[in-house]
Amino acid sequence: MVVTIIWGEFFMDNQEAMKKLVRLFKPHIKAVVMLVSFIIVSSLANLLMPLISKRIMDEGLLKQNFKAVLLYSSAILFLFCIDKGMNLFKEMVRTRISAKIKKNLYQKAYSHIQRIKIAYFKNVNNTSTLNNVNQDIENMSRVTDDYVFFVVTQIFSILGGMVGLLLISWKMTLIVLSFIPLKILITYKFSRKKEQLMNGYLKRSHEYAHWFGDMLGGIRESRIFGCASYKEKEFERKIDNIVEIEKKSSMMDVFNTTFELTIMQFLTTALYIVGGSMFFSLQLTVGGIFAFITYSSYVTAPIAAIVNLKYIFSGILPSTKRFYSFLELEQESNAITRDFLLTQDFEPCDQIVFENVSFSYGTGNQILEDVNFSIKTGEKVAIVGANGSGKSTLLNLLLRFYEAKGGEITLNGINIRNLDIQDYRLHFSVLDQHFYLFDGSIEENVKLYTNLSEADLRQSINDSGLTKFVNSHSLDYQIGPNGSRLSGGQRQKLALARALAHEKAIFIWDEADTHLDAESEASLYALLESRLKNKTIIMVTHHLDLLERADKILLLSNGSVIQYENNNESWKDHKEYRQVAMAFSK
Ligand SMILES: Nc1ncnc2c1ncn2[C@@H]1O[C@H](COP(=O)(O)OP(=O)(O)OP(=O)(O)O)[C@@H](O)[C@H]1O
Repeated sequence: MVVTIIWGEFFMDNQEAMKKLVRLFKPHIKAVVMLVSFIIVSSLANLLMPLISKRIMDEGLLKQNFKAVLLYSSAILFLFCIDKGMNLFKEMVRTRISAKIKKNLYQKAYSHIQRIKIAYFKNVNNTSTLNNVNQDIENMSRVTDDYVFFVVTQIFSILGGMVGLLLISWKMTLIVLSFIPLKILITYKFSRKKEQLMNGYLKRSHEYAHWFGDMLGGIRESRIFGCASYKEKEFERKIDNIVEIEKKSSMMDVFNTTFELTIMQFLTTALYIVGGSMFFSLQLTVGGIFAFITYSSYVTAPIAAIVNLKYIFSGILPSTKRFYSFLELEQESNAITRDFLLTQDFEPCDQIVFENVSFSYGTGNQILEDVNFSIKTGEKVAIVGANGSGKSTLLNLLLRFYEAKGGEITLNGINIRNLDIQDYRLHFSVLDQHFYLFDGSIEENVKLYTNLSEADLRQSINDSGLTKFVNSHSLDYQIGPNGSRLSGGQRQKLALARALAHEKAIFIWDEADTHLDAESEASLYALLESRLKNKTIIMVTHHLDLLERADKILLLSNGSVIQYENNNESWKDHKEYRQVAMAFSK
């Protein structure tokens, strides 16, 4: 099932989530079998110990037989060594399974994030994405806890313990068994409450992480506009919500354990009283009573542990549901054909065609309606329109960050939906309005993992106007997160250098010149006549200098596009253009 981008809704019931958790072990079946074998051997060694202790007491100490004491205590030492050795091997295998499952979950999340539709990132910020993924994976990997494996193998302990109990006294065995329904009843009640609390906790912690990311993003604004104290109050409210729910959850754990221990203590007391009366009526030996009590713990403790699994899983299932609902969120659609070849010669042809294209974000207002235009190979096209008229949306449709809801977009005659999305995007060189620079050096940001030659690197830096800065600093200059150690103009030049270095047939500039000084602007415009002369350029701009260099003007007005060839200046008479562009040319 593919889920559209709505965050915070889980699309799975407990049963399905449980199946997903069990499937995590599928690639590790061999290791699990090995691990269970180690636990069984260790449990067997443990099972034999009380029987041998009984002999030390009854045949050794009470009969003053030192040889028996020596023999049986050595046997116990041997069993102890086996138990601890197996335990060591078991832990080695368990921690390996646990690490592999965790890594696999992180890889799944990472690869999904790489493909998820860009709309997701408009609704959920980075901090809460990281928080949710970490929290869910940590919770889910608790299925590999020692406790869970221990419980699975406890069936053997219960069976062995039951045999031991029945051999000693069937009457007392009935008392032990009466404990089971009581424990089930109490655990089911607590589990329901725990699951509710966990759901609440995940929701509040997601809200808190989202708020925290937002607060960090606006930390300067908080100080400038003096709202730090209001933010602090919001913080306190959010953190109180989380702490409150954590407190309740911890208390729930304490209640669950206390109830279990209390029932156990009642049971032990009953066993002592009944065992004592049986001893006085010579139906049981002293060693028999102690062995019985040990065996009863072999039955009651595992049963309690198995029943407690319900309680433990009530803390894991909500995260499992959220994680897999996240993995179901819609990804960018991909390849139907891979036979795309971009026109290599620059014969003018209709390279990009928008035909009756319509679009709205989600269920919101129509942003574009029946948009029609075409762009020829090598054309320089300017997109003009008022704020919010849909210029960036148009480019986002072309770059396939969103899909048109009506009509079609073709590139060299092929509907872009039918092209492999990675291959398709490699035909564009983009300088976005809201570009991002990676935390690293200038050189790393321009090269972006390609083996660009030194000469091409220098050329792009030169063409972007960044040479002076590089000469006074270096190519290794660390620019900080998103270029925080650069000025606005230097950031834009670096983004331009990156776009030039990754030179493709089609260039997209969305307000590429907003931070440039006059000299840099002039150099950028000169590129249109030199390096970029044969390239198709689609630029969102309001600068007259750039508009006048365009072969075609696309004027966005009320969701539609009016297309002007720039061989006369009729577009300048359009009311929309005058309102928008003239203001910039003043
Ligand atoms: N992710 C989104 N979800 C919902 N609405 C959006 C989203 N992005 C943009 N919009 C809306 O779509 C409309 C077009 O936005 P767009 O960014 O394409 O305009 P623009 O012409 O590039 O504006 P500007 O000149 O201000 O950059 C606006 O009304 C905006 O509020």
